[in-house]
Amino acid sequence: TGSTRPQRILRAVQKNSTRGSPCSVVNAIDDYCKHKEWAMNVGDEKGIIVDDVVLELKPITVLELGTYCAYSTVRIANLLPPEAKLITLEFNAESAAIAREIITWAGLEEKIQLIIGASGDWIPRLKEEFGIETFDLVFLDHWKDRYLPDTKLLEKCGLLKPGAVLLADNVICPGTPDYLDYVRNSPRYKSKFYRSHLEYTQEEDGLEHSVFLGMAGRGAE
Ligand SMILES: O=C(NC/C=C/[C@H]1O[C@@H](Sc2ccncc2)[C@H](O)[C@@H]1O)c1cc([N+](=O)[O-])cc(O)c1O
Ligand SMILES: [Mg+2]
Repeated sequence: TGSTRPQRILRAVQKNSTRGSPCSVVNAIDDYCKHKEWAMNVGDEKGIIVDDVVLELKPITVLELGTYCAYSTVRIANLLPPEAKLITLEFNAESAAIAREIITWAGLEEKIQLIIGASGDWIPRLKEEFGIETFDLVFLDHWKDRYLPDTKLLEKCGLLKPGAVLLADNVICPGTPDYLDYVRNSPRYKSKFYRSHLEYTQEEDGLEHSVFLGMAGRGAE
């Protein structure tokens, strides 16, 4: 019974990064996935776009859908203001266990709440169970066919306020056509596309940045 890819990523982090240094954790994962074994982290190229969005928005409450090995979790949490919190939802218990180790290694466990479960089950419970009012930023990077239903669920649960940003990975590859169609054509969103490449490859990909304007879709006339 060999190791899993997440286990090999954790080993690379422990071998090639410094405890308590989120930047070195991010670099260690990028190096491993660039030179040893591809993995579905948002990666260094798209990661710079994520960084810019976070630094510009200065979000206080962040939701991440799809933790995997916590690459983007660590990358985002590292840039948040001191009082900010990030909640990340992960369905797979094995990935979540590795993610927890990487979050702790990076020294970010105070900023990050990792929940094991499905976004569809947990989104309706976040207000009640975690005292969340609304999210300033949502990073979508989980199952691509869940982007649209989970966005509608966030709206329905009143978890988005006007000005909230949805940042979605992989809108080209693997692609999220129904989600793109929705955020680009709904009066509830002002959407723009950041062209980039699939992590660690030359394939076309990009991030969709969508600002929630409010349910009536009045927002900025
Ligand atoms: O499939 C991709 N991502 C799906 C990610 C899924 C992650 O989120 C949960 S699912 C879940 C479900 C519900 N709630 C929370 C988590 C899985 O256990 C996994 O850890 C993907 C694929 C490629 N690619 O090139 O093939 C590139 C990428 O950047 C990708 O993100
Ligand atoms: Mg992705």
